[in-house]
Amino acid sequence: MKLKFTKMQGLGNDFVVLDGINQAITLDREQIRKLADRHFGIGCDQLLLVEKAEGQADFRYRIFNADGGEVEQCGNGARCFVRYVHDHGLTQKNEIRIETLSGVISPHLEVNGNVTVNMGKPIFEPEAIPFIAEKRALTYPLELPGQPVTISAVSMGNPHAVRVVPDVDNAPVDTEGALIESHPRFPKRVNVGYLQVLGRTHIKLRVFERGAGETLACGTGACAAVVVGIDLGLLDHQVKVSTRGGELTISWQGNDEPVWMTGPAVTVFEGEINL
Ligand SMILES: N[C@@H](CCC[C@H](N)C(=O)O)C(=O)O
Repeated sequence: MKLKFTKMQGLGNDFVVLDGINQAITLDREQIRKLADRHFGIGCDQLLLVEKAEGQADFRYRIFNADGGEVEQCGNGARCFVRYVHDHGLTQKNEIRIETLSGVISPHLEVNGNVTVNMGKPIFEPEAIPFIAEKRALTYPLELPGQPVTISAVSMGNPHAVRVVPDVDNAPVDTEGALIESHPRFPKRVNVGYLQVLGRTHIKLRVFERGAGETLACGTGACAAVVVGIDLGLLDHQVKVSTRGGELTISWQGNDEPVWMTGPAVTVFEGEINL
């Protein structure tokens, strides 16, 4: 099978984007892993599939982690998605509605090339983060080999555990992040964010992503971290998030309001690959 693809990135969180409207695509887990492999494939953190919507939305957006698992949401990918469908002539609209496994989100392409996305409201319900019975992102203990840690949990459609740390550059993102990602209390596994508060409107963030390991940035991770920071009374309603790959702006007015994310989306190259 020959596949046309586009390599994109949002703050260094990188994607292989495939047009599933103009080419027939059926990929199994192994094929996705191969495409995502940085040595034997194209290389990416996530593979994004553009499809026709089944409902009223403009498109359907499917997301696969580098390990081949399909997931509910991807924030940096949502910005790349709108850039992709626009640049490839699949729509003329600057604002589109896209179906994801966790509902409809609406990205908006700005005149300066940045993209703003209404990411929907954060979810604190126990169904989203199964072991948490309360509706707030308060702090919970989690048993890990060696020592318990405290986490706050929130879903942005996909599950996130957030740790507030004093020095994110020296946080054990790879080691502890991997243990929390596959902790038995998260049966669907979890993305793990390490948040350092630099001020009421500025945080530094690193994320160990479920199914991909540490990435240079995670859009839903940034939303989750800011929601947790606001909920814990540490942050104002609009926050600059510095990641290893660059900066995002996240805002949330609280309660049932949606979370807004603004940041860049960039095409790196296009190509064709034999699978
Ligand atoms: N990089 C993404 C999140 C991708 C999915 C995540 N790894 C998961 O498993 O939920 C983002 O920018 O949000």
